[in-house]
This record gives sequence, C-alpha cells and structure tokens, in this order.
Amino acid sequence: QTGSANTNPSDSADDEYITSVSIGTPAQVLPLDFDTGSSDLWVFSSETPKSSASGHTLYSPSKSSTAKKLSGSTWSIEYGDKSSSSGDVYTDVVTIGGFSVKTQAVESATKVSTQFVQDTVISGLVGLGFDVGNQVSPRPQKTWFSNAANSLAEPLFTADLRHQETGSYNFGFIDTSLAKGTIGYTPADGSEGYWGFTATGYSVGGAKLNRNSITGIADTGTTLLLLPDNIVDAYYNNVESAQYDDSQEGVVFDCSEDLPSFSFGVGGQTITISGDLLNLTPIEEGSSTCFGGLQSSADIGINIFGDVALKAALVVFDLGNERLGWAQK
Ligand SMILES: CCCC[C@H](NC(=O)[C@H](Cc1ccccc1)NC(=O)N1CCOCC1)C(=O)N[C@@H](CC1CCCCC1)C(O)(O)C(F)(F)C(=O)NC
Repeated sequence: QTGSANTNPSDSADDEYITSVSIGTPAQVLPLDFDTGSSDLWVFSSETPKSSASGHTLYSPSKSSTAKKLSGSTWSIEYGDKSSSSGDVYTDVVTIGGFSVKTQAVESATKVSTQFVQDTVISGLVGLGFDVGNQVSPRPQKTWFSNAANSLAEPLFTADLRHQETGSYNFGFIDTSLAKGTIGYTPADGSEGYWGFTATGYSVGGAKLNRNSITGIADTGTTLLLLPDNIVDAYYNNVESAQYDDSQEGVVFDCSEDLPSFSFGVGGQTITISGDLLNLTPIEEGSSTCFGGLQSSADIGINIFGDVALKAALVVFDLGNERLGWAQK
C-alpha cells in the first residue's frame, strides 16, 4: 500500500507548504502543514476559542462517528519561532493521499498563539518527526507516518517541495522520476525527534566542495536554510549589496543581484541550490530589496536544512533504515 498527496506553497515566498488531510467520518478536510521537525498532529477544532478560530477550517469530533476522546490526555507544544499551541486529544481515522490510519491521535487545540491565529492558510500541523518527540501526556502518541509505516509497501516517505508550484509527499514508495540525480543516503539520527544528519562539506558558486562537515536537520516545517555564521559570511561575501538588516533580522540585498548557488555534499552526492532559490522574496510588496533564503543559525543552536534546501532535492525519509536520501532535482 502507498499514499500520494500534493502539497502547495502557501504564498509567493514559499513560506510554508499546505497539504489536504481528511479526518473523521464523514471526512472533514483540513489544510495542514507537514512538518518533519515535530511529531504532533494537531488541528484547529470546535474546541478552539471562536476569537482564535475565525478564518480557519475546523475539526469537529462531535460530528465524526469514529471520533473517540482519549480521556485524561493533553498536549502542549512550543516551536522554534516561539509559536505555541495546546489542548486535548481524540483518536479518529486520518487519511493522507488515499492511505488511512484508523486510530490516529488527533490533538485538538483549545489554545493557539497569535502566529497561528493569523496564519489562516493552515489549520494545524502533521508532525512527521520521530515518535520520541511527541508532546502528549501522560502517554505520548505515535505520528501518522509511524502508525502507517508497517502497512506501507516500504517504511519511508519522500518530500518533493517546489518553488511556486505543486509538489508532493509520497508514502511507501520512491518516484525516482521526480529527481535528476542519484539518491545519496546517509544515516539519520532520530534521538531528538528530528531527522538529523551530517553533510560532508559545502561550496559557493559551483566551486569544489570543501570537507567542512555540517550537522543539522532536514525540516519541512522551516522556511529557510539556517547555517553557521562562517558559512553565511562565505556565501554573502560574493553578494555585493548584501548587508544585515536589523528590522528584517536577516541578510538582505538588491533584488537585481545575480546570486551564486550553494552546494552541500550528502551521501556521496552533491546537492546544489540555485541562486534563484536563495532569493526568498522582496522584504515587502514591490520593494527592490530582497531577503536571503540562507540565514544564520547562530542563535538557534541547531542547523536547519529547511524548505530553501529541500526545494533543490527529492528527499527520502527512510524510517526502516534510519537514513535520509537526497537526490538533485
Ligand atoms: C527558529 C528556527 C525554526 C523556525 C521555524 N519557523 C519557520 O521557519 C516559520 C514557518 C512559518 C511560515 C509561515 C507562517 C508561519 C510560520 N517561518 C519563519 O520563521 N520565517 C521568518 C523568516 O522568513 C521566512 C519565514 C519553526 O519553528 N519550525 C517548526 C514548525 C513550524 C512552527 C510554526 C508553524 C509552521 C511550522 C519546526 O517544527 O520545524 C521546528 F523544528 F523548528 C520546531 O520548532 N520543532 C519543535
């Protein structure tokens, strides 16, 4: 058995990616953000305060004949960007890309932070990280993928995120036609709940890869490529107008700049992110100043290969073999 779901960028900056998910009987379809950086499936619901819920699609467990309250269970989560949510827990059937998990923990939000209230294009998240990262207490719950893995043809999923076009999340199979290059595999470290891995080196503008390894996470729920200052500086030294903008909290440059590419080595392959993918967006509508897709990870404490990096590749999240595969797109 397999599943295949389309995913679409939320806006012109590819800030996040939206995938439709069916929950309950009859199906209630919600637009959710698939996030390999966390391990909770949570949704805006009939239990979310009306003032916070407006503009969002809601899950109503009372309208689902297969919903069951997981009595005594609660959840609370805070994300890297300081957004947060919390609530109680139901189990229900959850179908993604045609594949159904009958008894999936669906975490219902009774509280959401302002960022979520304002982000009306999504009604929650599907955590695709490792189960160890789940935030339900007293008994942590499994992710949708973890519940599905044993029934899927292969215990893996792939992410094919694209710049300003429809991409896909495929479950249980690898569609190699989505990639140009060979898939290079490297061990994945799931001990923190993330999909951790080590890149073997990097280069700017098509130069030969150096051997400076970079340990980080493959994170579909983070917009940017966040790396150490020495790498960020080495890259922007090639961009004449680049400067740090305090108000934007990142490096900006003239939108007319011809940005160099950025490459990293992984599993014996080289993944090259084109200069175009490294220009995220004008800092505001119509501005000729643009915000960089590569920014510093210095004040985060972890390097994140987010959507800017993932857009350059077909990425295989292989739970069965505890490894990550990367292929140039
Ligand atoms: C500090 C480094 C991480 C920042 C990262 N957030 C982000 O990358 C958010 C995502 C977003 C896009 C549009 C609207 C709202 C939010 N984007 C963001 O901070 N920016 C600012 C810079 O310009 C680009 C957009 C994050 O917290 N990612 C979470 C998942 C997101 C949470 C907020 C809603 C969207 C999903 C994560 O799970 O991937 C995590 F691993 F970082 C994490 O916190 N795990 C526990």
